[in-house]
Amino acid sequence: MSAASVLSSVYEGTRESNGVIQALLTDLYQITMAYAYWKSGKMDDRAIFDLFFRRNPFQGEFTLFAGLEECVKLLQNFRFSESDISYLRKVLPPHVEDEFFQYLSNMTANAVTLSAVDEGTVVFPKVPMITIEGPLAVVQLLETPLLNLINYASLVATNAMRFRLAAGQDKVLLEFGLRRAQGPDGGLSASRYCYMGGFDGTSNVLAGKMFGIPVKGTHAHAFVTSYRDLREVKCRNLFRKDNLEKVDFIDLCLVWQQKLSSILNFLVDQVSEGELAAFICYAQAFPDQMLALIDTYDVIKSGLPNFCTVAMALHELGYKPRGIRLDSGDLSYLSREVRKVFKLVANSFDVPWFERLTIVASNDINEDTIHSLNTQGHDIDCFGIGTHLVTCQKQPALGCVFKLVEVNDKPRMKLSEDVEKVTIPGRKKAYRLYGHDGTALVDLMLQPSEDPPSLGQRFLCRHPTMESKRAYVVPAEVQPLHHEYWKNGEVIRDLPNLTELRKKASKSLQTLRQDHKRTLNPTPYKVSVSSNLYTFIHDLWLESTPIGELC
Ligand SMILES: Nc1ncnc2c1ncn2[C@@H]1O[C@H](COP(=O)(O)OP(=O)(O)OP(=O)(O)O)[C@@H](O)[C@H]1O
Ligand SMILES: O=P(O)(O)OC[C@H]1O[C@H](OP(=O)(O)OP(=O)(O)O)[C@H](O)[C@@H]1O
Ligand SMILES: O=C(O)c1cccnc1
Ligand SMILES: [Mg+2]
Repeated sequence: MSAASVLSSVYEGTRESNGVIQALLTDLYQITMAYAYWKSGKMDDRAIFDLFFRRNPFQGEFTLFAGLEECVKLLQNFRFSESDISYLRKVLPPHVEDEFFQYLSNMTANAVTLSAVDEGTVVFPKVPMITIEGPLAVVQLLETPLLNLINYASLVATNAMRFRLAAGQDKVLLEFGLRRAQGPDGGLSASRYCYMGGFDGTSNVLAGKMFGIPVKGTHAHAFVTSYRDLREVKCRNLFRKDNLEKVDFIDLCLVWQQKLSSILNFLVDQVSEGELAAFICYAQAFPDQMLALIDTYDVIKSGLPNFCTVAMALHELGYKPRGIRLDSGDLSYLSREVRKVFKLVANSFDVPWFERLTIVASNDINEDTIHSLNTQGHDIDCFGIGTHLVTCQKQPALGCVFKLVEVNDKPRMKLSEDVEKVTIPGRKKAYRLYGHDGTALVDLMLQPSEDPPSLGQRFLCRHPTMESKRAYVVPAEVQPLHHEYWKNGEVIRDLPNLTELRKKASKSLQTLRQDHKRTLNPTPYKVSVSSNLYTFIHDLWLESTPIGELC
C-alpha cells in the first residue's frame, strides 16, 4: 500500500527558511565574550570550533545528522540590524564602547568557513558534524544558534528513523504531532525533520506548504460526536460516479446496513445513528477518500459496521473508500478483527479490494509500542504518531556541543575528569571506511597532514582515549566525511532538497550493520583516530594537565 492511500494532497513547496533564525538568536554570554575578545584585540584570532555529540540518543548507536541547510542560511544572513544594535545598547552596561557596536554592525560571516558532514548522513559520537573556522569573536557568536539548529533537528530526525526501523519499510508513517509539539517552531521543525527521517507525511499544513511535505489526515472524534441522528444529514443525495445520476444515499446506506447485519452479525439497533450520520456526511464530502475514525462508541458493535455500510453504499455508486482509523483500545486485537471483517465483506460481495482497505492506528504510540505490536501480530497499515515522536519523550535533548579546538594554528584542549568529555584537539580530517559488502566499518579521524588509508591496505585505527583498544582495518572504500559548504561569503556545495535528504538518510542507514541498529543493546559503532592523532592527543593531554603534589 502506498502513502497516497490516506486522504492527502501534495504541494510542491518552496524551500522557505525560518525567520526566527538570526544573529540575535544567541545567548547573551556570546555577546559579552565578543566584547571582551574585541577589547583585548583577540576578536580576529583564527579559531576552529568542532560541533559534535558525545553519546547517541535513545540508547541507540546511530544519529541522523539534520539541520545543516539552516546553519548555512544562518551564515548567509548573519547580520546585526540597526534595531538589534539599539537593543544591545540597552542590554549591555553603559560603559561598553561605541566602537564595539560599530564593529558588530559591520559584522558578517564572510570570513568564516564551514565544513560539515553531508546532511542526511548517519553520524557517530566525537566525529565533528560541523567544523567552523574564522575570526574568534564571530565563530563564538555562532555557537548557540548552530547548536540550536542541529540539536533538535538531529534528535527528532533520529527518532523518526527509529520509528521507521521499528515499523518496517512497508508501513505508512504519518506525523500528527503539531498539537503536542514544543511551540509553533518546534512543530514545524518536527514535521520537516521527521519527514527526513523516513516519515511519509504530516498533518501539519503549514509544514506541507513551506517544505513540500505531503500533508495527510483523517478526521477527529468531534466530527462523529457532533451528529446525533440521520435527520442531521441535510442533503440525502450523492451522485453516481459514472453517470452523475442522483441517488438517495441515506436510503442506499440503510439497504446496505440490512444486508450486512446478518453477514457481519451486528444488531441494527445497536449501532450509533449519530456515527452513521457522521460517516454518511464525510462520505458525501469525500466519496473517493472516505477514511473513518471508528472507535468513538464501540469499534466492533458500531464503528466497523457503520463504516462497512457506508463503504459498500459508496462502492455501489462507483466510489472507492479508503479505510478506517483506530485511536484507542488494543490495537493488535482490533486491527486483526477489523481485517477479518474486511475479508468477510470482500468474499461475501466479491469486492477483493475491500480486504486491503487501509487500517490506520494512533493513540500515544511510541517505538516500544510498535515493537510490541510486531511481536503480538497486527494488521495495521499506517501509524499516526504525535506526542512521543515530536517531543522525543524517550530522550528530550541530543546534547551536541561546540568546542574550541584550535586558535592561531595552536591546538586547544578542554580537559575533564570524565574521559568522555575530553575534546579531540586541533584541525582534523575524518573518513568513513567501508568493507567489501558496502557496510561501514569505522569512522577515522586523522591529522591534516596525514594521508587517508589506501584501499586494500591495513590501517591501524585506535580508540581515541583507551590505549588497549585498536584494530587493523582494510578498507574497500574510503569516504571523506567533511565537505566545505560555506567559504568567502558563498555557499559552495549543493544543499539537497528535503526529498533528496530523505532518500540519502535511508541509504546512509542501510550502510550500517544490523547489530548497530537493533533496539536492545546495540553494538557500538567504532570511532577511531590514527596513531599520529592518538599520540598528539595524549601528548597535549599530559602537557595540559598540571602535575599534583603530595605533601
Ligand atoms: N496491543 C497493544 N500492545 C501494546 N500497547 C498497546 C496495544 N494497543 C494499544 N497500545 C497502547 O496502549 C496505550 C493505551 O492507552 P490508553 O489506556 O490511554 O488508551 P485507551 O484506553 O485504549 O484509549 P482512550 O482512553 O483514549 O479511550 C496506548 O499508548 C496505546 O498506544
Ligand atoms: O497520541 P499521539 O501520538 O499524540 O497522536 C495524535 C493524537 O491526537 C489526536 O487526538 P488527541 O490525542 O488530541 O485526543 P484523544 O486522545 O482524546 O483522541 C489523535 O486522535 C491522536 O490520538
Ligand atoms: O488526521 C488525523 O487523523 C490526525 C491529525 C492530527 C492529530 N491526530 C489525528
Ligand atoms: Mg490521544
